[in-house]
Order: sequence, then C-alpha cells, then structure tokens
Amino acid sequence: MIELQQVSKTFHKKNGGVTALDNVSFTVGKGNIFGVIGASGAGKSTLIRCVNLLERPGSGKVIVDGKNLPDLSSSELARSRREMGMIFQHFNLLSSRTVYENIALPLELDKTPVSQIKTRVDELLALVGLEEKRNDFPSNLSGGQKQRVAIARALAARPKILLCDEATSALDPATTSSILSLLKNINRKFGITILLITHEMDVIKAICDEVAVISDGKLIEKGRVGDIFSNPSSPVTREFITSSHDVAVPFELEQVLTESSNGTDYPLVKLRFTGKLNAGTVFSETSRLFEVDNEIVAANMDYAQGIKFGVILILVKGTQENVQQAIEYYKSNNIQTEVLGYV
Ligand SMILES: Nc1ncnc2c1ncn2[C@@H]1O[C@H](COP(=O)(O)OP(=O)(O)OP(=O)(O)O)[C@@H](O)[C@H]1O
Repeated sequence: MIELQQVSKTFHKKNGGVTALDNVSFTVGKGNIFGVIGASGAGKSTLIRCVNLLERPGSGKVIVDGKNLPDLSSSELARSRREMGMIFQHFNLLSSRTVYENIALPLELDKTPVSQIKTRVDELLALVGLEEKRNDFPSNLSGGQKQRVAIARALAARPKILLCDEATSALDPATTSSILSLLKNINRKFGITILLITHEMDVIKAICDEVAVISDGKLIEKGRVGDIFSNPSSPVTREFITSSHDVAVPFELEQVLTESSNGTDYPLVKLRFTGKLNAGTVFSETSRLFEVDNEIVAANMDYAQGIKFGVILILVKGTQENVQQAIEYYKSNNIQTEVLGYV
C-alpha cells in the first residue's frame, strides 16, 4: 500500500544543510499497522510528511497504492491524498466548529450532499463513541475526546490509509491505551492501513505489526514487532526496548546494596529475557546444575505480538563459586545479565 524507495530529504539552511532523511526504504503491506520509532530529531515527522507529500523528498520514490506521488500532477496528487487521512499530536481541530461540523468538514469540501454527510457523520460519531458530544465545541472536550473527533474526521472520506503523527504523545496512559484500541479496531474492522510515528516503544508494542527504527535520518532496523523485541540488532533499538520495559530495585534493597561483595552476601542480578527463553526453565536448570537458589525480587514480563519478553531481578544464593557459575550460565544462554550489586 505504501512503498518508500531510497527517500532522502535535506533541508538547506544559511549555515549548511540538515539531512533529515537519508536513503530510507520500506514497504507497508495493505491492512498492516506499521510503526516508525525514533528519538527527537531522528526524522520521523519529515518521514510521515513525505508520505503524503506535505514535504517533497529531495530524491527517491513514494509509491502509494501503486502511484509514485512525486510524478503526479496536482489534481492527481489531490485525489491520492484523499486516500490518506491524517491525525496529529495536537489534534488540529477547528475551534469555531462543533464536533459534528469538524467531522463533516472533509465531506463538505468534497461537495458531498448534506443528507449523505449526516448519515456518514452519525456513523462516525457512533464509531468513536461521541454521539452525546455532537454539538459541543473542541474547547469543551478532553484530549482523548479531541483525538476521537480527529480520527472520525480523518476517516470521513473513507481513506485507505491513516497516517498518525505522534497521535498519543499528548495523552495520559489510560487515554493513550483507549485511543490505541480504537485505532486497532478501525484497522481490523475496515482493513485500513496505518502508518504511525512515535517515540514510545509502548505504542509499537501495543498495536503495530511491523516496526522500523530511525536514527539520524537513517533507517537502522525493521521487521515484525515480535522478531525485533526478541532479537534487536542495534543498540538504539535495544535502548528503546529497555526504556519502555524496566524494573526498579526495591527501596529496601537499594538501601543495603553494596558495590562489591564481602564474601558472604549474594549478587542482585538483572536478567532480560526474550521469547525464546523460558525463565522458569532456566532457573530450575541453574538450581540443578549449580545448587543455587534464584530468589525473584521483582519482575516485569510482557507480550508483543505473542512473544514473551521481560526483565527479572533475582538474588542468586549459593556458594561464591556456584553463584559465579550460574551467572556465567545465564550469559552463555544469551540472557542479558547485569550484576547490580550485593546484598
Ligand atoms: N522545515 C525544516 N527546516 C529545516 N530543518 C528542518 C525542518 N524540518 C525538520 N528539520 C530538521 O530535520 C531533522 C529531523 O526533524 P524531524 O522533525 O523530522 O524529526 P522528528 O524525529 O520528528 O523529531 P521530533 O520528535 O522532535 O518532532 C532535525 O534536525 C530538524 O531540525
């Protein structure tokens, strides 16, 4: 549905150029939810704006539903753009229009007959759960409700693609989760292709089928979300996964944790598991092989596309030699292993 081929974009300034996108290529299949994650300044906004040509790439192809957008005439481009709805971090609603009128706007611009507009807007209000708010103005809505209006407006002309520019970044976690569920629902119900950009791995984990990671304008990794979570290849990706998924040392232990061992204490170890390994099996193996006890102090396990992954804090109890062997065993099994201190 969307294919970027070697897209580059450089912004020229007085004191030199900034390469916002450097040879970026990826494909988003029809009906998929594809997420692009990157830190601030990585080029995410430029990327999503290149997809509907709000930003013209310096070079490369932007093929949407079989057409290379930079080759199109302005009327053909307008037609292609109608196939793409877009939602934004700050909603971009018109404050002087009611909820109903905001949603109706794209249909009015398309000169849709009033009776058809009414039917469609009623459908959309039901879809996003805002029937009661139809006559309210945006200033009287919560952030989540505003984003629901924006989603309804973006879907009004029945686009094939929905572009989401940091759509949940201004929302609290509970509202974020309800908006992500709504997007997933829309994707399933209507088969609409979704391309979203975000700086939060939680968003990717919650709804995306595939993910691409960009850093300094370059696409550094891409793949199925489950595969990337279970086997991230770049440090940047690993950092995103870690930041979205960690456990803190409990306060009580933090108070007594020492940097080096006194010979009679036990190491507090942080283990990062991915889907290929079962923590329970690994713990019972080390207990059997090295006569250690793995006392679980804290854990944070989760799923991304059915792949289990997570982080576990354990106190490894046993003789110094056995404990050391158990730690080496974890490392040799590709478990990211870090000794945080001794208790
Ligand atoms: N119109 C512009 N003129 C000049 N430089 C620009 C312009 N737009 C973006 N840039 C530069 O391009 C780079 C990528 O910016 P972009 O906004 O795409 O990143 P981003 O990943 O979306 O960041 P953020 O999450 O902070 O919005 C940055 O260095 C930015 O300063």
